[in-house]
Amino acid sequence: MATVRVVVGGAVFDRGRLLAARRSAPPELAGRWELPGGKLEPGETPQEALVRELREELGIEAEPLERIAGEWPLKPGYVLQVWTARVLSGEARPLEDHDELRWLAPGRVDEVDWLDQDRPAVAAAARLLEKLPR
Ligand SMILES: Nc1nc2c([nH]c(=O)n2[C@H]2C[C@H](O)[C@@H](COP(=O)(O)OP(=O)(O)OP(=O)(O)O)O2)c(=O)[nH]1
Repeated sequence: MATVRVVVGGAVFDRGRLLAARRSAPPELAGRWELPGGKLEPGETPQEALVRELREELGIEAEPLERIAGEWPLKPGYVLQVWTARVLSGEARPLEDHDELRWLAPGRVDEVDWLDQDRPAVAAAARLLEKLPR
């Protein structure tokens, strides 16, 4: 049986906003917006992978909070799982894989062109964002 690899994405919240990251590669995904994250490495839990990826890609320390229910197919052999996370320290910068970041306020989450495969998780994250105390 072929194994399916997990890509973990972070619905990163800070000060009542959701972080969107614009991919700079590969060409078929470049220019579209995603939840930052990446592939699990052997032996890692999704939460560990998310903490590592957010550190590498954005230069922030983050704490995973809860999983958004569901799993979404990506390219063949990969699925996307999403955790909410909060920023513990650092200011997010597009260090790797992205060329722009945007913090989206509740009600403005649709203002970027999300990757199609991210849209259900983003919709769920947007509903959580609406409920956060402000
Ligand atoms: N990180 C992330 N990747 C996504 C999302 N949606 C989506 O289709 N993808 C795709 C893009 C890539 O083909 C794959 C994740 O690869 P990546 O390049 O971000 O992961 P990585 O940092 O572990 O990459 P690598 O250089 O080690 O291969 O999943 C998403 O919301 N977040």
